[in-house]
Amino acid sequence: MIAFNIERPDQSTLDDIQHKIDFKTKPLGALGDLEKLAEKLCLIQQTLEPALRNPNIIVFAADHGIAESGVSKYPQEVTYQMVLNFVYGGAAINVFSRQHGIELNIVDAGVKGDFVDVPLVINQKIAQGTRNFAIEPAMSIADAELAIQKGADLVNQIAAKGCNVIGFGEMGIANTSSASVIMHKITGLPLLNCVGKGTGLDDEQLASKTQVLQNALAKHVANSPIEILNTFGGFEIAQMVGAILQAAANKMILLVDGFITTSALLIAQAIHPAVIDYCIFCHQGDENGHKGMLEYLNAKAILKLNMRLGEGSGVALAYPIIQSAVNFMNEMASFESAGVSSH
Ligand SMILES: Cc1cc2ncn([C@H]3O[C@H](COP(=O)(O)O)[C@@H](O)[C@H]3O)c2cc1C
Ligand SMILES: O=C(O)c1cccnc1
Repeated sequence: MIAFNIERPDQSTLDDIQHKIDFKTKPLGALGDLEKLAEKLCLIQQTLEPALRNPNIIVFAADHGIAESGVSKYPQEVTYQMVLNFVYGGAAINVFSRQHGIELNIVDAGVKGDFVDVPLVINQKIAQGTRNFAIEPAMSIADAELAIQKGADLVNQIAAKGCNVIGFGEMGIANTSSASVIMHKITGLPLLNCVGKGTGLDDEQLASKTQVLQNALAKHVANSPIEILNTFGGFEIAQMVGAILQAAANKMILLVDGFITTSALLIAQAIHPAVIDYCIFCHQGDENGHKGMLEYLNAKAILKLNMRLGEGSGVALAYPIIQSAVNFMNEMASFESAGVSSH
């Protein structure tokens, strides 16, 4: 397993940050959660003048053997088709990232089928989808570690181009099943609190999905974060774990999306708890379980739009609000410089 050197941001600048926020020309605390956000951005960057440079989103895509067990409303081929949609610019995440000037990177982390002559797909394929974890571990530990390495390497390549704020999203039919089991294993919450309708199962299908996952859990012994990942994870989730760890090691601002991305973060923080100090939680989604994940992490999301999409959509939509937190820190007048008396 590659080693990541992740340090908690130095907290000694907190008083200066708070002072700058409090002396802005507004009633004390009047910018509410935006003030908390600005404080976190300043701590991550160890500055009173934060800046967002070359924002990027990586969408990691992969297929899942557990799809054979009928846990998704949609067929597995949709993963491949959606990757083509991403590179041709037609998906929801394309629309929202274009709107906010965010660069998109589409990664084949383990999609079933090859992208021949589609140069915009970044080829980081580990295998043609995972194995069905209802029967056997989804991947080997070696493949989980390789995936972590590939996710981390890509973040370093993007950082080398001047990016200091990076978000993660995913595409992979049946991946809410992996995310649910990961959540159950890491948080210890009952499986029923962790399983949801994903792309839109009805109640009967949800009961069947829950049974499949219950049986799969009974089949495997997996306790450490890496064992939970290799037994129940997906290649996109494993690459996100590496990407998250590397982004935190690089002291980048890390933008967290929905239920599946947060499951990767659950693994990453179980390995290195300090990653949380670099995370901005962008959206609380509608998938049963996401709220519980955020509560477990003591996190409050910027937006709650009842979406259940993934792809990094919550990241792209929250981005302008994060930019506003940066801009008020840098551009708003202060009582000190304006010569106006304060509170
Ligand atoms: C057309 C389409 C586009 C999507 N974009 C994201 N997802 C989302 O739905 C999938 C997870 O739900 P489940 O576990 O129920 O399969 C993932 O691919 C996720 O990114 C999509 C799903 C579909 C069908
Ligand atoms: O929150 C998510 O990421 C999500 C929820 C349902 C389906 N796909 C993704």
